[in-house]
Amino acid sequence: MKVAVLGAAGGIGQALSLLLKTQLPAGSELSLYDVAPVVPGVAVDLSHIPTQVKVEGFGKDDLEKALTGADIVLIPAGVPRKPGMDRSDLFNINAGIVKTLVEGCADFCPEACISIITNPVNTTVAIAAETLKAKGKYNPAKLFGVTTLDVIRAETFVAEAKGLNCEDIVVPVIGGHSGTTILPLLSQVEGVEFTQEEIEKLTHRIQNAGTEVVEAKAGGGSATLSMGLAAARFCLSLVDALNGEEDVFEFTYVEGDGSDARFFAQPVLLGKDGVKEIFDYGELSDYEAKCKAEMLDGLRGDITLGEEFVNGQ
Ligand SMILES: NC(=O)c1ccc[n+]([C@@H]2O[C@H](COP(=O)([O-])OP(=O)(O)OC[C@H]3O[C@@H](n4cnc5c(N)ncnc54)[C@H](O)[C@@H]3O)[C@@H](O)[C@H]2O)c1
Ligand SMILES: O=C(O)C[C@H](O)C(=O)O
Repeated sequence: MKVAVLGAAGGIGQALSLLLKTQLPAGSELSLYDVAPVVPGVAVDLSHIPTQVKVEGFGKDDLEKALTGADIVLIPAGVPRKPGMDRSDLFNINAGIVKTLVEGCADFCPEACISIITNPVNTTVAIAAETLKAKGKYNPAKLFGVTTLDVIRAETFVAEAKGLNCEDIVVPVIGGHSGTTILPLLSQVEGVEFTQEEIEKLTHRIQNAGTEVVEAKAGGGSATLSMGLAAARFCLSLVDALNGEEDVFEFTYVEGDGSDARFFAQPVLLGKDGVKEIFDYGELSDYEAKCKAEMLDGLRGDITLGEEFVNGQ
């Protein structure tokens, strides 16, 4: 299994690469690409960790070498938020970065599963899809927006609020990855009862958790460590599924039947070829149904922005 991390020298890239160096199966290859000149150093640093995962670093002009033979590509390349910004404020810089890197994927590893971390995810996944389509290489079963951070936050916050072990909590999180488009389904958490006040407070905290980190870092970026963990968890699930393991589920932002929006985070069964099956997210409470109805136009607009970035208006 070859895993390529594009943006590997950044905050997420380094945390993610460390986790993958220690957790990928023996015999895997980890390919680190970044435009920052420190990337070969990050690769040398990681290569001193005693695991049977081979690490190589590639600079700006070596995207082809970084991607050739990749089975999984993880893309956290791009700028993070500062206090006062929305994720959509990153569009102007990050849209072009994602388009260029995904063009590289189409050219050098067209069969790879591509997982987009770069914000605004609601839009960058649409950019990736349209970029691949323009190259005749789009396979919806192999393109993912990584929303795992919303899931791990929801599990953490619910466990904290209820004094439970976070390892016992499963919280479905559907929709997109920004503000109110992040929709935790607290009505579906098994064995836990919430008051309406608790539901509204927890929902707001989960939706606002990225901003909580951005403000706490006070201009020093956004979530990198928790995101590194979330992306590693998603990548390791993909590795298991590609290797033939059964029953590998993740909530992730994929192109489904379009009943809510063209891309929507929902429960996905992963398999040898990427998405094996997309499941219905089940019945919503009245409050969740109202939240979903109120956010759908915004999510669809974010997606259209990405489509138009590639195809013109
Ligand atoms: N999906 C999520 O849940 C989630 C969570 C946290 C952050 N993010 C997003 O991830 C992105 C990265 O965040 P970060 O904190 O790691 O930022 P960072 O600034 O620490 O790192 C970004 C890295 O990308 C590199 N880069 C820039 N342009 C590139 C290009 N064309 N090719 C290759 N590499 C390039 C930079 O050199 C840098 O090393 C941001 O857009 C952020 O908003 C997403
Ligand atoms: O909030 C951000 O800008 C980064 C990321 O999307 C997050 O949820 O932490």
